[in-house]
Amino acid sequence: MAPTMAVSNYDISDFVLHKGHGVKGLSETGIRTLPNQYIQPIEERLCMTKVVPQDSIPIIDISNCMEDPKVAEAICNAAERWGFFQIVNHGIPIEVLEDAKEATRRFFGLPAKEKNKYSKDNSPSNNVRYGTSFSPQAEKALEWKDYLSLFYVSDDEASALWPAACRDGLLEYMRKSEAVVKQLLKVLMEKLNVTEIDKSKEDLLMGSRRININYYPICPNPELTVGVGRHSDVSTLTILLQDDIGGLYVRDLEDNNSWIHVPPVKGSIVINVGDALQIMSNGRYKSVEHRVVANGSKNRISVPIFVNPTPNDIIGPLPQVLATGEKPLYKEILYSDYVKYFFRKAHDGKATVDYAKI
Ligand SMILES: COc1cc(/C=C/C(=O)SCCNC(=O)CCNC(=O)[C@H](O)C(C)(C)COP(=O)(O)OP(=O)(O)OC[C@H]2O[C@@H](n3cnc4c(N)ncnc43)[C@H](O)[C@@H]2OP(=O)(O)O)ccc1O
Ligand SMILES: O=C(O)CCC(=O)C(=O)O
Ligand SMILES: [Fe+2]
Repeated sequence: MAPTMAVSNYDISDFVLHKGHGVKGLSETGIRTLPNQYIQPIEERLCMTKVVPQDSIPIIDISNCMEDPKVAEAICNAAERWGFFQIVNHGIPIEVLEDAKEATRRFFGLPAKEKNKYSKDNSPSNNVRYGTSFSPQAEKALEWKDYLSLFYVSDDEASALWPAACRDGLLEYMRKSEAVVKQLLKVLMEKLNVTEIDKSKEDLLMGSRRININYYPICPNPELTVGVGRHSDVSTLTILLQDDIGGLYVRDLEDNNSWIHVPPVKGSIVINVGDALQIMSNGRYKSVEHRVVANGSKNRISVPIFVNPTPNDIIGPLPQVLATGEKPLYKEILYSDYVKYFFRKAHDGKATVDYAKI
């Protein structure tokens, strides 16, 4: 049954959450009024008077990032000042980016019954999960977003478990982004006096990867809800591909009350520092709050790759950072405990990183 304005809240939850239609299915019924479950408290909606249109996160041409110290400097400065930047001339072919977006549209274009085979209750593996909002059990108000989250273990596991509709395009995007991730981490680590990235350091920085695909359908009352609420990522670095719609906003660290739009730039990739890197750098690189608004006239997709420590790593400020006598700001913590803490609550700004503070 397709929900109408007359159906109860229970029916909407059943349709969206349990039957797997997601907010995409709800949007496609032509629903004209936002259901109550999606109405966010006023303080969680983005008020456009808080957006500074003349400001922008840096756009960095990284074609010479290993040779030109000015490029390395720009990357490190952006990670300290903004926690976010966009990269161009990164070497990932444009067709690979287009194929990843096409793969995303193909998956969300499947019938609800097919997508629901990957829901938390039905998925053959914890590593493959289709869902909606962020953490519906814990949230007072739901978010206007559907997602598929894929934890990468191996190509063989992906072949066996990831949905065929999107698997190949997403795997290729992951493969092609690996060299970029390594370059960025090398540059960021050198500034922290970490000059050698051996196998155990590489695992600590990028030993696990998760690729999410996000779908934000047209929303009947976009000003009353959010696509994604205020949060910082729990990753080391996030590599985000967005389409040409826009809607991602980043908190301005120098004016805590202001938000800055991340405009779509053709062929570019958005990079942001995650909590794990903020903790390892003892607060030098910033994992900055960001959020996505809902859109009243266009569907939007995005494809973040979360580059993480391995779940069984202990993360804490790196010894090279503390060698100068700097006081540690964060305790040592098992990374999977950190991530579980993040997933078990609603989006709540920077509260996850506060959990690791001394
Ligand atoms: C979805 O919308 C989002 C997502 C994000 C994500 C931002 C990131 O930075 S993701 C990068 C996270 N890092 C990793 O995945 C690498 C480390 N991984 C691990 O430590 C583990 O794989 C694990 C994530 C802790 C899961 O371990 P497992 O033993 O399988 O534990 P579970 O009991 O299954 O899960 C624990 C808890 O988390 C919930 N959960 C698990 N996976 C997801 C997921 N992909 N999406 C949402 N929630 C997930 C799970 O339901 C469990 O909670 P319960 O309450 O059900 O017990 C940013 C913004 C977004 O809007
Ligand atoms: O869709 C976007 O632009 C950002 C999504 C996001 O912040 C996330 O998935 O962690
Ligand atoms: Fe995020």
